[in-house]
Amino acid sequence: MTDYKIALVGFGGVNRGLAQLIAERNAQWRATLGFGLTIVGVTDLFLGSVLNRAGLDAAELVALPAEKGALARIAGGTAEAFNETVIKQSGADIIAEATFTNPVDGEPAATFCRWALESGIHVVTSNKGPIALHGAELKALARQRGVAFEYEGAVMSGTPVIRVARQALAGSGLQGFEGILNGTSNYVLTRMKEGLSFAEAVAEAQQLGYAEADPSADVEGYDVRLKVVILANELLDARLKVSDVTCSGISAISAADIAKAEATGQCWKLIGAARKTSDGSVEASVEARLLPRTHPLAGIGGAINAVSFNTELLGAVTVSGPGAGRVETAFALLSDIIALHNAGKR
Ligand SMILES: NC(=O)c1ccc[n+]([C@@H]2O[C@H](COP(=O)([O-])OP(=O)(O)OC[C@H]3O[C@@H](n4cnc5c(N)ncnc54)[C@H](O)[C@@H]3O)[C@@H](O)[C@H]2O)c1
Ligand SMILES: N[C@@H](CCO)C(=O)O
Repeated sequence: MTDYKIALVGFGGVNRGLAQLIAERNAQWRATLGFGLTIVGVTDLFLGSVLNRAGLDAAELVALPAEKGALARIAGGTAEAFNETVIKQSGADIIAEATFTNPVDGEPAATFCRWALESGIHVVTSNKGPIALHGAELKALARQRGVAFEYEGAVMSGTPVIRVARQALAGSGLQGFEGILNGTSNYVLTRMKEGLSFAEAVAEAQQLGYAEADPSADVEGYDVRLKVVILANELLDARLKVSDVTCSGISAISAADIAKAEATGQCWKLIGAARKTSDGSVEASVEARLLPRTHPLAGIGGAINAVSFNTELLGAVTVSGPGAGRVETAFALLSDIIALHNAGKR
């Protein structure tokens, strides 16, 4: 039986969700997945940090209030976030990195990933910044150190997309994709159709744990732009930079625009897309599009996401499921750990 020691970097919605799953399901995972998880460190800019190589009580961590310095209440804890110490000295086999996504330079999360990989520690992350902005470097570092760098939750949360497309669609002749890749903006458009104002709908999405720390990343398309870069580079062999993707969001769409679309049998959706062109390059965009109600993506409501892959052998293959959420994204981290565990078995 394998028992992985795991340290949680960032203890907001997603990593708290993972701690909750560990508290509730570790015994079941030991029986069904062949491994268990022991939390040996937690660090968070707001909450502080704690490290215990013998293992921390996951339920006690989950019960902590979201108050400044709260980790000081755990035996051995402190109100300061000793990120580097927790990453390098907790004895962790795996770092679960879930700090905020920085769409400009991916930092400091990219540095957290680098510290772990350089130390021979596996990294699982739901953070889009390090992958979209430093993916090639971090993947090479992981290969060089013989450890895993997994990031399924960076696109469509717990709904499997990256591994499915990379593995199950290999050889299908993938030419491009288009999708609804941001839960918050899709939730906002759905709720505005139901009568809420833009601000009310954004506030609800924040309350439900879907939105980024700065929700303008969701509604202005920046979050989708990172996801388009990740998918295009991963699946279409592109070398896109964030600045290569044209980008606009949904903030200019008014309640009147939504009502007018509705009256004409259409609906607004924020669409991220990329496709191979005839000269072999890849072009990509993020924009609000008016879709006919019969379009396959028109019926995707709330925080659900969907991506339709355009393949030569199968035509369109569409995957849909939760695109945001604390436990949903924590599940993505678990799926990354399952992947690295299974890879180690081969
Ligand atoms: N919530 C979702 O639905 C979802 C889905 C997919 C991906 N993600 C991504 O997962 C990550 C975590 O999301 P979340 O919802 O838990 O966010 P969150 O805002 O709830 O939590 C992030 C935590 O990171 C901490 N933090 C910020 N900077 C830090 C630093 N320098 N050092 C240590 N801690 C730091 C914050 O104090 C906060 O507690 C983000 O990158 C987000 O984009 C979230
Ligand atoms: N804020 C993001 C989280 C998932 O990446 C969304 O709403 O889709």
